[in-house]
Amino acid sequence: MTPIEIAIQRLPNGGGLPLPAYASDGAAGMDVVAAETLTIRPGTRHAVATGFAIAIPAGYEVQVRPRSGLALKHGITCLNTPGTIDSDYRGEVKVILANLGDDNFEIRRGDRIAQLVPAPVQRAAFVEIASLDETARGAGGFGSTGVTSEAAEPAEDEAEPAGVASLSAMPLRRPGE
Ligand SMILES: O=c1ccn([C@H]2C[C@H](O)[C@@H](COP(=O)(O)OP(=O)(O)OP(=O)(O)O)O2)c(=O)[nH]1
Repeated sequence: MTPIEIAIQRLPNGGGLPLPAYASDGAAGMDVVAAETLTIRPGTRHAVATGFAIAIPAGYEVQVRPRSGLALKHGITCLNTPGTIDSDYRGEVKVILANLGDDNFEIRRGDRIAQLVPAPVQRAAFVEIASLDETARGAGGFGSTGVTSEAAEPAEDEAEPAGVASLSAMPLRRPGE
């Protein structure tokens, strides 16, 4: 697939930093580095400077996504993931990092903090009508199809063989609970 071209302008605070780039031939995201040095305390967030601005072609956006290594090892995520860079935005791209971990997270200028994924944008126009067509789901949502009651237990012949664990029977806990 031919890559789209995105104009990029290095800002004064971005001097000497690498521009966003793919780390491998098959990488979906371009790694982006921090243009500032700071500490994000547990439970806090910061819009981290990147030192560049971009002009995305009309019909596209750029998504700002977290890096899985930072998420898993340190609880660092993009709070608004995926962040949306609009094609008409000309300000500095920022990465809104949140520290969901238990320790201070130190960011040094030049550290890779997130990844950028360009994507086509499908726009829509709402058409207001008095009532919507009916469906089997109707207004059911937010877990309405989950197994929560005895009535939803599988019949005898559908039950798992003895000794085989069922995921629905396992208490799922988050670490620390
Ligand atoms: O992670 C992000 C998200 C957004 N932006 C910039 C680019 C984007 O085009 C602009 C607005 O983002 P968004 O539309 O998500 O924010 P909003 O809260 O709706 O603000 P606005 O009223 O300015 O659109 O902020 C970033 O630099 N990083």
